Amino acid sequence: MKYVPVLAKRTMFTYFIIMFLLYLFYTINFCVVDKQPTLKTILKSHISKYKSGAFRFASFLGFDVEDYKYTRLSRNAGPVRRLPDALIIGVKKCGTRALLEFLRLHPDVRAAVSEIHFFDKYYHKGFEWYRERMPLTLEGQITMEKTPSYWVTKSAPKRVYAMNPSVKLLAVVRDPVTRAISDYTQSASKRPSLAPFEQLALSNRSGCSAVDPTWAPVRLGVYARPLRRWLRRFRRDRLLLVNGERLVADPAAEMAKVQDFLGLKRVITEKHFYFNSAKGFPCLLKSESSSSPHCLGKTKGRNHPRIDPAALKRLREFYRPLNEIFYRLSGINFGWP
Ligand SMILES: Nc1ncnc2c1ncn2[C@@H]1O[C@H](COP(=O)(O)OS(=O)(=O)O)[C@@H](OP(=O)(O)O)[C@H]1O
Repeated sequence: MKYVPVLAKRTMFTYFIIMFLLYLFYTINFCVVDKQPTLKTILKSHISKYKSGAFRFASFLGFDVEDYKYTRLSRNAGPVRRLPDALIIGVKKCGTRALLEFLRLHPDVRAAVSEIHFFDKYYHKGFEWYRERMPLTLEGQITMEKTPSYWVTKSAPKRVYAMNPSVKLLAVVRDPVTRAISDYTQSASKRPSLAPFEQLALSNRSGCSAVDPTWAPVRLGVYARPLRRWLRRFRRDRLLLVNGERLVADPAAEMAKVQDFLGLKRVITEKHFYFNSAKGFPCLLKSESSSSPHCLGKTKGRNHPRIDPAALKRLREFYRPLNEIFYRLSGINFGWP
């Protein structure tokens, strides 16, 4: 409406504002006189109805209202705490911390710093308790949390589903033999008197040593069982299985898959990583909190003890058929030896 003279535009807009104020006065009067208990609600709905009308009318007269609307919007949409949109549910010692730290580089991802353990330990505290532990996010940002024990918590799939049936799930998996050694190394670092790995992983039954499937570090590597449980609740396309070996060998490529899965723009690329030969792992050129190169802490990427090759062979034989079941169920051949 560029042909409406500026003066006429102003007058018409002023009339409109006066009429709007009269209407507002009438509404307040009506509510107060009739002692309506819903004064706030009525006002709110009327104001928002006429606010959008006012915007349309002002732009019809040629006023540029978009800037004003945007400023109002960004001022209104302050950061809030939300329940997670995506969860890293496991698997313990497969690279879950690395995945979360890498994801933190993305401007559209905000994640809880520590493991919350809501769906395994603190479910009785309720969703409000959980929400309060989440980081502040802006509209459009993804809220995330990682607790690897969710993977093996029997009640977790049902509970997560109750929170949000369309939540996105991520699970990092790696060769179960390396995973077991990593798990053992962590326990041994806390208890130096712990028996050797071979002794704990293999039990001597009727004179010959066999893998002890009940020992937690061995049991946790049987991935098919928990996967079946999660797939009973969630569609396969709701769960991304991140390749733990690829996350070390080619973090950028693995992170591209993760970003696609989460519906994020591919912001995290090879430019973010460098290989730290002293640590033997990829590190970040800058992290969310610092602009200098940064590796994961000392508890990630520990030196593993040397394991007797005969014990390794037994473990590989033990896992081979179980891995096949996992490959079939997941639809991915991870090619573990
Ligand atoms: N970039 C990078 N830096 C360091 N470590 C890395 C990295 N990527 C994957 N990993 C592997 O992550 C293993 C630890 O796994 P998690 O983070 O899932 O452990 S935990 O369950 O949270 O305790 C850890 O296991 P260990 O090598 O036994 O320490 C690593 O092998």
